[in-house]
Amino acid sequence: MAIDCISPSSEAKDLHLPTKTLVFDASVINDNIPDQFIWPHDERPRSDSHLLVPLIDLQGFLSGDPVASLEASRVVRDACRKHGFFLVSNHGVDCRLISDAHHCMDRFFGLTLSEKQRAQRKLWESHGYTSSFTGRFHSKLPWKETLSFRYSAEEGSSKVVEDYLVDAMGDQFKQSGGIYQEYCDAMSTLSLSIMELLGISLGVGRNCFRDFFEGNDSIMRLNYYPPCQKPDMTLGTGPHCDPTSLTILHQDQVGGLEVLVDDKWHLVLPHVNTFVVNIGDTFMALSNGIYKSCLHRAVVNSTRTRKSLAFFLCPSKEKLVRPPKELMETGREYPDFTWPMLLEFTQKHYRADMNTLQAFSSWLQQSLLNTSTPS
Ligand SMILES: C=C1C[C@]23C[C@@]1(O)CC[C@H]2[C@]1(C)CCC[C@@](C)(C(=O)O)[C@H]1[C@@H]3C(=O)O
Ligand SMILES: O=C(O)CCC(=O)C(=O)O
Ligand SMILES: [Fe+2]
Repeated sequence: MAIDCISPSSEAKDLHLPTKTLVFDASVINDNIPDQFIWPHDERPRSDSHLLVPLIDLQGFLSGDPVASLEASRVVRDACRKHGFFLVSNHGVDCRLISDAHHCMDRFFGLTLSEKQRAQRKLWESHGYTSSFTGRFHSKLPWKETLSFRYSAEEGSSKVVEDYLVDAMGDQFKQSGGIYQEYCDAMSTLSLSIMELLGISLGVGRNCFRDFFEGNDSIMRLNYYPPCQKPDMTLGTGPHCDPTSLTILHQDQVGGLEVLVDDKWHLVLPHVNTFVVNIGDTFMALSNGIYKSCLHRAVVNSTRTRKSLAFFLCPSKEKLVRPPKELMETGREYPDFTWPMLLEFTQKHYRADMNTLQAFSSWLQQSLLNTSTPS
């Protein structure tokens, strides 16, 4: 398929103007923050209040209690129809594993730049280390460093995470690799349970989406936000909807995640041993637009480093993203696609924002028209 036919938005143009010389070292550039990190006035942080994100205690659902399951699915349904964000507690993930995963982040991001660059992300790839995307975007740079890697729930892929970290960073990262492998396995298991809940809540049965994501090919991302001397002019992660299917985020106690609801930015307060779950664009398409993928961002602060661990659930490569027929009785919101098509769109043509799914759908439909019209 031709992918160079997108009519470029300002963000898409931005993708092709990298700043090669800028090096992100917060301890050095904090004294004189380069313009590329300063966000336009109307996009700067100014949070209005805290969002009362519904908290779902998963214990009853996970142990098969029908009354608790029905109640949980009602709360999920209301949250996902409105903004797509909810919190989960008693999720079955060992709190020791969560704190180990945070400690391993300190270990990785505490290395020197050249050591971290052993895992350097290549320009069009979605895994590896990057410091504020200085080689990918030329403006509105995020004040963060990230390390992303692929996770696969396919049989025979039980060590992809561990192998990736050891290959990139050497044997001293074997222990961290094992911890992130275990963490991703736990996230995959939790996301399949949440998929059951989403299926029940949409009236398509508990196995519909669970089966769809069984062999998921997902992305794990470690977000590291150093303190910033101008937190009111910069952003850790700019406003976007996740293009992926479901995000399970663990933020540390510093806080900084914000969600746009009713045209206002709301801080999502951190809770110990609780995950923030949100619907991404791919699930919004799978639910035929019934469940919302909502705009969010991460702000930074002037005193404390902030960390978050994001597991982005994605379908395996060959799966066609098409809603179950029960959800299409009154028509279709989005065309069929596969996850690699949307991923490529966000890596090569479009910087993920609040319009990614709409821009992608129009681009896909246009490409289909172009290929079906004889020249
Ligand atoms: C598929 C993806 C693209 C981004 C990472 C992710 O795995 C899910 C969310 C996307 C992102 C976080 C949205 C904000 C802009 C972005 C560039 C970032 O700040 O990290 C996005 C990621 C990306 O690498 O394109
Ligand atoms: O760090 C956070 O709280 C949010 C990060 C995020 O939205 C993302 O990585 O997609
Ligand atoms: Fe996100």
